[in-house]
Amino acid sequence: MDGNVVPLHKTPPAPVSEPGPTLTVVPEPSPTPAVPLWVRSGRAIQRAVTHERTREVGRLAVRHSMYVVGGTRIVTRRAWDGRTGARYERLLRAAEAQGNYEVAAEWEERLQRFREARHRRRMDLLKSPVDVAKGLAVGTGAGIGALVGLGVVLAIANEDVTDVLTPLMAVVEFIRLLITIVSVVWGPALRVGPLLALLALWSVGRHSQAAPNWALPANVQSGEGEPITPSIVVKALRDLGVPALRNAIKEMGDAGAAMLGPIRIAGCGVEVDVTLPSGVSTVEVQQRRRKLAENLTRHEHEVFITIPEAARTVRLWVADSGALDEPIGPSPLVTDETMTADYAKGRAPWGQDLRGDAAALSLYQRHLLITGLSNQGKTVALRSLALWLALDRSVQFLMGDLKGVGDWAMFDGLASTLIQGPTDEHVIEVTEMVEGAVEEMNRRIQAPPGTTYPPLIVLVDEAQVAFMCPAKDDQKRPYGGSKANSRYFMAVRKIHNQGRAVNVLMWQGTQDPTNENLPKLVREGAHTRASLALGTESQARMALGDKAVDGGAAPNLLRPGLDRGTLVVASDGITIPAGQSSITVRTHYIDDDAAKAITERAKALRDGVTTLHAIDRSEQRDPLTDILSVLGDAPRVLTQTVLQRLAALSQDAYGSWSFGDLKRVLENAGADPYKSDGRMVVGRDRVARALANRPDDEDSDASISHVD
Ligand SMILES: Nc1ncnc2c1ncn2[C@@H]1O[C@H](COP(=O)(O)OP(=O)(O)OP(=O)(O)O)[C@@H](O)[C@H]1O
Repeated sequence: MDGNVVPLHKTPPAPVSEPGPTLTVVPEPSPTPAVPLWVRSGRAIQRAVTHERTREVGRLAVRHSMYVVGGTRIVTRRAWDGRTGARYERLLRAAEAQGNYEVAAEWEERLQRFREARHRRRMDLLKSPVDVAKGLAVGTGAGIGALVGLGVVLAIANEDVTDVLTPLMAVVEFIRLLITIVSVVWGPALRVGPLLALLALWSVGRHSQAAPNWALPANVQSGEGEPITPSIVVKALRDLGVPALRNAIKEMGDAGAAMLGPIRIAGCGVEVDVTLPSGVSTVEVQQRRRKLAENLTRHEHEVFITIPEAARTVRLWVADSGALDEPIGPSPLVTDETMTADYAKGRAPWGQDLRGDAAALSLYQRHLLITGLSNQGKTVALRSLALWLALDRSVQFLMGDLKGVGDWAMFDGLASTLIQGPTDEHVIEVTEMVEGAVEEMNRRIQAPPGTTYPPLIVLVDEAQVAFMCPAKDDQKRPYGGSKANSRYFMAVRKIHNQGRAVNVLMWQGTQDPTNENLPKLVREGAHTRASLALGTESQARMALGDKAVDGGAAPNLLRPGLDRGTLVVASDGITIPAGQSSITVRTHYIDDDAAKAITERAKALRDGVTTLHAIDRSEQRDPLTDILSVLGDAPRVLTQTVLQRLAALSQDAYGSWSFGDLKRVLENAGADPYKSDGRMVVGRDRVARALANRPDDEDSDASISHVD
């Protein structure tokens, strides 16, 4: 049968055995081995010992015991100093460590005098017991005699012989009473005395905080905002990590403060000069600004280290805690509406230096460069100088703003040229503007000696855009870059080289300097260099120059964002304390509205300026001369042909001319076109005659120029 059965289904798959629930044998958790008692006790002890409260109690105990130890040390030292020449010797060593041999000689002399006086006192002491015994015998005898004398007088008066001894006995009674009192008080005094002495020592130690720093109360430990005292400065210097300085201060002991000049209030902080011991260089201190600031419980930006004139001396300026984060007041340009400016003799009120004194900058015959990271206040700082100078009506401005978001828009109607925008086309126009200034400069240089010229400020903000521009002109000369044929670069260089004396001045604002976007020669051509916060020291060197940075200028240590408007300035146009190479200025903030108000005042001082928003590229042409030249030798030429030849001569000037334009020029000159053989022609003789008869001053009036 099986053979006849045909299955209707494909061979069914072998039945898959249903997976049953898997059983895993979980081994009995092995009983955790019992932690031995000693480990548990150890942990409990560790917990108890490291508990905050235990530590606090420990700190308290150590602190107060150390106050007693420290107090004992201080009192002993004072007593020792008072009785020996130790003080003089210490000061002598301090002066020697400082290399101040004149002062050292003076201390040596005093020490000598002290020793002589002490010797005299000791010699006197050798002779004194005999004198004292003699004095005592004489004094006792005389005293008894006097008392007996008094008794005799008393006995006579009372007619009683026993009164002779009464005064003597009274004195004896008194002495006995004193002895009784002392014997009663002595016992308790012996017990309380040491306690009082301990208390006195503790109080001396506490007053001087003579305990390890970790044991001191938290507020004393952090010392946040602590006033700057000589001992704090000396301690900060000692712990600076300069071995020679540390050893010298140790050698000086308490006399370390001799290194310091007086601590003077200076603006929102204090200033102190430190004469370093020999073997320690000023650079070593300068390089450790952060550590010094932390030792003085300040932030790094709150301590400035500069090098004054005196040799081996650093000047520390330490801000009051947090004072630098307070804004400074508004600019006098905003508050004083009557203010005017004087380019040659005046100074632009820019802000305040760290001492809180007004910082004003002379702009006279100085090229200017302001750099900084983006959004730190570069444009505002540059603009406030331009705003002040605009209040001198003789000053002319050519302005290029290669960001073009309206930061300089208020100068429309005040600047002769104002180009605003970031594209290559704007760079091309700005370059041509600067080249125009070069031509003006050359014209001025060639003028007869003694000619005076109004100041011409050529201002380019975001100048890095120009240096980085890839565009080339039709002769393949690049606008950007710093090659010998780079147009913007070369124009700026020419003004840097020769513009100062004829009052053609280059002012540039640039961002985040690199060698590419701010070439070396351009950086170094500026007389006044200022920098806002920057990223690195090498950028600070680019911005301000090696000399300023080596002298302590550190815009790279300003805090981006927090120190907006704070500039480090290197210039001879601003008062810089003697010996310093730069000054830090916190500038006033003049916002757009205030800037508009100031430019309105500046415009009111002028007769009205028409601002060009693009560069006039057309050459100045004289149409009549051009017409004569295109006529050539022919006695007459068709007007149609004349128009074609003029357009070929200058597409810019004549490309759009119609017959009407040609006719008007010829009629005005008295050389009207006429018909010849039925067609309009221009006669050569007529044009030549009109030109010959033209008065000289008409030459320029007849010229044409195109303003886009
Ligand atoms: N003197 C100042 N005091 C306080 N804040 C300021 C000061 N100057 C500028 N600022 C602040 O910094 C911002 C940026 O200023 P500004 O436009 O001048 O920066 P910038 O450096 O030119 O920036 P960018 O290079 O990106 O154009 C301002 O909007 C303002 O808030």
